[in-house]
Amino acid sequence: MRPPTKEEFDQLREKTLAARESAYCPYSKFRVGACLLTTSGSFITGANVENASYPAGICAERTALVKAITEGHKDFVCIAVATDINPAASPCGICRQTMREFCDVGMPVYMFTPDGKISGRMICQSKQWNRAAWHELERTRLMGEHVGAFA
Ligand SMILES: O=c1ccn([C@H]2C[C@H](O)[C@@H](CO)O2)c(=O)[nH]1
Ligand SMILES: [Zn+2]
Repeated sequence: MRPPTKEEFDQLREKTLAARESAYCPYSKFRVGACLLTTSGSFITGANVENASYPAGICAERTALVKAITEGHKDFVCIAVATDINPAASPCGICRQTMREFCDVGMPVYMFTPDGKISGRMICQSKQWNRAAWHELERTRLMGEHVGAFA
């Protein structure tokens, strides 16, 4: 596992924020964009796609993950999510569970505010969501550890 480079991180932020534009969210009017970075350097974006039957909708994070998995990607550096609100939203339980299926326990989950600041980071620590110890870790103040000087 490796952290994103500065260049990757800058691109991740740009693509995550831009991915919100692909959201189909006529019911909630809550746009969400996500972007996965693979270890080979591919960026895979996702957005939420809703349905009149609400549970049939899918979140941005899972859209990105499902795209990645079905395109053959297996190894991921990080995932990021952005909405139009500040502080940023954090991934729901189903998305966390899906991340846990396909991503390393320590993989960073970045949450960007609309102006591109990191609002938080979460790391999954348990295989099963119902027993998970997910920590919404340090807020902006302590974000330096993983993304270094370029956060
Ligand atoms: O982290 C999140 C939180 C919410 N949503 C979507 C689900 C639904 O379409 C809308 C409102 O919850 O936002 C995401 O895609 N990701
Ligand atoms: Zn979700």
